[in-house]
Amino acid sequence: MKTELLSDNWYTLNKITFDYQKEDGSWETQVREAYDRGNGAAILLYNKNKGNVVLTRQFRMPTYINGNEDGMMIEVCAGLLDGDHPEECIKKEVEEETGYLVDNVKKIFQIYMSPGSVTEILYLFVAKYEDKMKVSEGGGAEEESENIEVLELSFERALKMIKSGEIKDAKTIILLQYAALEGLLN
Ligand SMILES: Nc1nc2c(ncn2[C@@H]2O[C@H](COP(=O)(O)OP(=O)(O)O[C@H]3O[C@H](CO)[C@@H](O)[C@H](O)[C@@H]3O)[C@@H](O)[C@H]2O)c(=O)[nH]1
Ligand SMILES: [Mg+2]
Repeated sequence: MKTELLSDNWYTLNKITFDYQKEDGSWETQVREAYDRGNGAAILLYNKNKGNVVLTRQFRMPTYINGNEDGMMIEVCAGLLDGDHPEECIKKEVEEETGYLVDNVKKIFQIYMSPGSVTEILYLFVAKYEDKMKVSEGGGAEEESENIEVLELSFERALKMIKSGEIKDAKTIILLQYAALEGLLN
């Protein structure tokens, strides 16, 4: 296996040349590019009594250059691990992006979001939130100019927004559907 670095500007893009053994036992040489931006964590914050969930809204350039008219995406709170343990990372990220200080986060599963091109493992969590856990405005890291808007909306409305296409982010859809399947807000 040979790995060649194609780009390491913000994250890393590698070109990997390797031998792959086919079903019939014969070998062929394949070349694949893999974008490594580290691993990440994402979380659905929900409040059963209020029937609400907390989501975020932010500009995502890669979507803007591929059909998302204003580039805005409604997503669950999420961030890159930057070397942290997934659970530590997501708690920090929740405070930074949404302003809530959550304690008990529950890991539900870990997934590859785009296995043909991106190396990233995404750790998925859910957690209960209450109004009294709100300690700051949120909005994301100032120095990273994240400009994140915090949205608190009904779970019912969020599920409708998947059908209408207003929510089109995979991790967000997976977490909302998980909550529906498990009856987290029932
Ligand atoms: N300057 C610069 N900044 C970048 C670049 N790429 C990303 N950033 C910035 O780096 C910050 C990363 O913020 P996090 O909150 O840690 O990560 P995230 O982008 O929200 O990541 C989450 O969403 C991704 C997309 O769905 C997921 O891939 C990831 O796992 C996580 O869930 C963001 O402010 C983002 O704009 C780049 O090429 N250049
Ligand atoms: Mg983020």
